[in-house]
Amino acid sequence: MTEVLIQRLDPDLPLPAYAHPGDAGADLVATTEVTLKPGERALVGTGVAIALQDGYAAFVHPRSGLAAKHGVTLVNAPGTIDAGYRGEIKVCLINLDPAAEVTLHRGDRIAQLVIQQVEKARFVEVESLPGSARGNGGHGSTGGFAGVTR
Ligand SMILES: O=c1ccn([C@H]2C[C@H](O)[C@@H](COP(=O)(O)OP(=O)(O)OP(=O)(O)O)O2)c(=O)[nH]1
Ligand SMILES: [Mg+2]
Repeated sequence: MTEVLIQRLDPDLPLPAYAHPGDAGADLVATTEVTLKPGERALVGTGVAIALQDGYAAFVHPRSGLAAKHGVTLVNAPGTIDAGYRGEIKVCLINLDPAAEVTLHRGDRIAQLVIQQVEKARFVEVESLPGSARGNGGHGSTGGFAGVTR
């Protein structure tokens, strides 16, 4: 377990919390009420700012319950919180439901924060890359999409 310095920007709202001991994501709450029409998006505050150690990043992930029940997800999933970022963590919500608008209230859990160690790369330019079993195959090269027959 790593310690993360956190600043509460909205004293009446809870800090991010893990719902269960084994959870990867700590739930983030909304600072404001927001109503999203179908297809609409909004940037919503969470009332917290963090300072991660170098070598770490935090990722803002959608909540599967909001996605499955209401079609609400994140435009930029997962959002990347850089170790050097000291501003409020914000969540770019979008309503992908084709028909129903949705209202999220202040204090509702709208996303979850996953803290991870990350590698920095030193990019080494080469004329050609070493071979591999996959080679250039991608974007469905292995076939077999469920329900699709051609
Ligand atoms: O879901 C997100 C994604 C990002 N951020 C904050 C933290 C992050 O460190 C900063 C920049 O994010 P990113 O690099 O993804 O955005 P950008 O469009 O490249 O902006 P910038 O030019 O500021 O890097 O914005 C959030 O609060 N929520
Ligand atoms: Mg950036």
